[in-house]
Amino acid sequence: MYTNQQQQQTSLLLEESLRKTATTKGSVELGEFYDLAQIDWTWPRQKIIDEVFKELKTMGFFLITNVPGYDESDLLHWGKWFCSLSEEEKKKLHKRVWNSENKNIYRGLAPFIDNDPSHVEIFDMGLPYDQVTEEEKEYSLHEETPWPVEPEESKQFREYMEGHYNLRVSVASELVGMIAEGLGKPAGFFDQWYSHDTLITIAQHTDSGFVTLLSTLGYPGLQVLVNDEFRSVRPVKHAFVINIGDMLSRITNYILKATLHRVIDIGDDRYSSPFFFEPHYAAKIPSTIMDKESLSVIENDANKARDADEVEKQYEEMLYGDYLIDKITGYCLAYQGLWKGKRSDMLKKQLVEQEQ
Ligand SMILES: O=C(O)CCC(=O)C(=O)O
Ligand SMILES: [Fe+2]
Repeated sequence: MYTNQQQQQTSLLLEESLRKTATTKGSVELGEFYDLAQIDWTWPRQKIIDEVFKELKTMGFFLITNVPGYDESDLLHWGKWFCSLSEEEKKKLHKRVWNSENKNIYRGLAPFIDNDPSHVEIFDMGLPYDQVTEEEKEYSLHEETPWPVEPEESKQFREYMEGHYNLRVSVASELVGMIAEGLGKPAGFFDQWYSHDTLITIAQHTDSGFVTLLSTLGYPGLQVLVNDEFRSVRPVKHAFVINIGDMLSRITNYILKATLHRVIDIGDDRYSSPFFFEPHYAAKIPSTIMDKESLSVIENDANKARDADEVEKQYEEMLYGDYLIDKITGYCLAYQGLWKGKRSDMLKKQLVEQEQ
């Protein structure tokens, strides 16, 4: 029995900038305006997808209009507020390359630089730091955004920027889902690369062995891969959830499926109890058990099966325990020292028995 409490979250490498490009030599001729296509965010989803694809295949730029909660004038207000901070305040926010007293390398303020080809002042903020996992705090691309503290309104500035950042995250996530769908993939196709609301408590895997009998004790959270998409399994009380492991799949030439699954954080402690029905250590498992007879019994699927010869070449006969240890070792290299001796003992014993 175990309970999943730990959270394995990957933190997004997002960035939002506030920029001010200062004028240098006065006005230039803008020429005739080009009108980008406008896609209204309140349109029906399918219409948005169709229009997004039309534009992405031709122009490659388009506008999204009517995003609920987006008011440009607030962003401009806070942009101007920020850029008019005193030089003294700004220096506290400079990236380290501009102010050696500061720790921040990647987030914070890049000031105007004389004679630089770009004439721009940039304030970069990252994912609010409390959303970055402890593990990922080690990565150099994650660091705390330095925020102004002194002047009045600093707190509101930060609140506004963090709220606005979340708005952009939600629009961008929705858009990426639509792009996936338009490409004929499930809407959640990119979720694993982006999503920070799906917290994984047991990472995706196939089970190792033969047959698993799982009790989910009425809790949701188990997700299985259906058509490239992880789908939540409806919990059914007093039922065992059954799936098979890699080994049974392999010796049936993959006609029987060992399906990827995972457990997501349900926002509360979760109890479950898997039971792995494994053969004994010294069971000799052949590369395949699919002879002509077995194939003909399930012949509807036989043509989908991998060629038995190929499987024969790929895998050797194995002791079940050795196989399992190999698989566990893949998860946890620390086991290596522990099993080497045992494994060769078992093999030796088997060989001696065979020769007798
Ligand atoms: O806790 C669950 O519902 C599933 C656990 C699982 O997949 C496993 O331990 O192999
Ligand atoms: Fe599992």
